[in-house]
Amino acid sequence: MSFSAASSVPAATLRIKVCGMRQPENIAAVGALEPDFLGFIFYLKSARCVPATLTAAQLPQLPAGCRKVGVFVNESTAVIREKVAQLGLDLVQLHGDETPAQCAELQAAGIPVIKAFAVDAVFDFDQLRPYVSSCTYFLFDTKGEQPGGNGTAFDWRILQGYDLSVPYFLAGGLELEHAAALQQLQLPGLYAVDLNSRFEIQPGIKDAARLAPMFRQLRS
Ligand SMILES: O=C(O)c1ccccc1NCC(=O)[C@H](O)[C@H](O)COP(=O)(O)O
Repeated sequence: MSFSAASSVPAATLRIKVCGMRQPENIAAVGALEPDFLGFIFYLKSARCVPATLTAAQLPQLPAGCRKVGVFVNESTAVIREKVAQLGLDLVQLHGDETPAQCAELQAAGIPVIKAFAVDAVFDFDQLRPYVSSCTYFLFDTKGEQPGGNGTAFDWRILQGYDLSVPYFLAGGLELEHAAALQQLQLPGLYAVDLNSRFEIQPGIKDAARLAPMFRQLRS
């Protein structure tokens, strides 16, 4: 699929998140590229799920400014808070049917929330309105069989009509061949891009050599 650019936020400000990290040496290799966010998945059905034994002490030193995001699917606030404390997570990303009330509860506890939404051709942005006051960011991912990590892109043109105040991450099957289009992309509210399965050696292990040219191009 190819995409063309539209209007507004300068692409040079695009932040980069790499999601689905689970192994300390690999985290260090990707960290060396200075991502803005690294994602850690706490969803048992994902092949990228963080091992239960991983502790904060095992995590390598990350560059200043790189924030750790915990990814959850329909998890209780208590469990999310426990994982945030255990691994020193900076934000959480919610990929299930979490309510605005749960997002507000987490934000009130000092945990910034990225609420993810699965987008298809008939996605209705009005459903986001109740979340506006309780989320720091939104994340738009491709609707698929899994709650995330489906590896397919959606038609970004649907975002041209986005008119809410919450900045968002663009996700879903992003890969090196999208770099030029992403770098030019100007969409209202676009804050960051999210890279995952298209940059993997195996689920949960990223290919830093393939991520490097993506970072270079996005930041050029
Ligand atoms: O990646 C997963 O396995 C996953 C499973 C369940 C919930 C969320 C998950 N990933 C969250 C992400 O932020 C991914 O980067 C996003 O879904 C895009 O993934 P991909 O389509 O593979 O680029």
